[in-house]
Amino acid sequence: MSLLPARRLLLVHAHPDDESINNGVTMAKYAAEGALVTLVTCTLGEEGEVIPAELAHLAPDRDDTLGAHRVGELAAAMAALGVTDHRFLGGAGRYRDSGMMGAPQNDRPHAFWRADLDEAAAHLVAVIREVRPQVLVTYDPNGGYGHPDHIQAHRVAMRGAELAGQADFRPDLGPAYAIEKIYWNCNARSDVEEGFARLTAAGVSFPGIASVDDVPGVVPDAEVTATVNGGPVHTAAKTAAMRAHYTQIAVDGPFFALSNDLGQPLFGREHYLLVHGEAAAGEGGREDDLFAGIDGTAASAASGATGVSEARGDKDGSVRMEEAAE
Ligand SMILES: CC(=O)N[C@H]1[C@@H](O[C@@H]2[C@H](O)[C@H](O)[C@@H](O)[C@H](O)[C@H]2O)O[C@H](CO)[C@@H](O)[C@@H]1O
Ligand SMILES: [Zn+2]
Repeated sequence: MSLLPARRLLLVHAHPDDESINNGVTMAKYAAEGALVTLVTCTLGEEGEVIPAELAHLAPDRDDTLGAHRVGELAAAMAALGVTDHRFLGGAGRYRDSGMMGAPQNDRPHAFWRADLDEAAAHLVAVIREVRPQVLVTYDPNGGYGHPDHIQAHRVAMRGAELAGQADFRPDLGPAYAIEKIYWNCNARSDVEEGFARLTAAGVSFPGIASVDDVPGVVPDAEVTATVNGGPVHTAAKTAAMRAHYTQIAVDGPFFALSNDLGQPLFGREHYLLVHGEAAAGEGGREDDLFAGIDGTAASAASGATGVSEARGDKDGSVRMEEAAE
């Protein structure tokens, strides 16, 4: 029998660094509030470029030890965000970073881009049925910017959520469980444009400046369902987490650059599109809490599922999982 916190958030990402770039504020906020924040990362980022010259030997075409190194970067980022539950899909190294779209690495046997979707999704079903998240966050169908591992992470996350709710799918992986709300990462156009205006005015030290079109998942403001505002504390945690990924990200105050040396704004507000579940927007027309509208004391079970655990909300809202009588 295990005790689960009342609020449980699951995030599915492709590489170490994506979680901090896209959701650092969100993860830090909910972890600080006592929610269970579970991150599943699908690869070790083995095919990344290396920013610090003194670490160039880690590269895939040299020592090929960047993946192992990035495991350590990710652990440091989790510490900065206060997140304690982090897993690699199918175990560390099960799926390898596929490289950018069209790269020869896409075709490697263990490349995540070539993974069997239902096999990969089954690894996620096990996590979903264990932690029973009310909220799932992942990329949009284009993976934000078309990276094959991001696209595949989206597909695995959505398929895993679907299969986890099917009682006749792999009952050995635990009782069926239906996630109440699913969000895709996005960026509100006005925030992005304002961020680049700040960056241009600040005259930061990066060799170049990215453009709005380089930012993943930019949508018109009106399409945004939810905005999580980190404030100075959680924005600082996100900044520290991004700094922890130092082979991939160079941070300069409220700005950063990837290995392409193009400066871009570091956002203290993170935006989401709700694609499954009911929005519970405030008067401003947007949610400011991803758990808005969710009963924090009841874990939802898939309708018609057999062997579904009964969730009993204790007075503090925590959930005690007990197997229902057959
Ligand atoms: C943020 C992200 O998804 N990074 C990926 C990406 O890295 C980019 C890639 O190396 C590209 O060639 C560079 O120009 C760009 O600056 C990098 O951010 O792809 C890598 C390889 O699949 C991946 O390891 C990295 O996490
Ligand atoms: Zn990535």
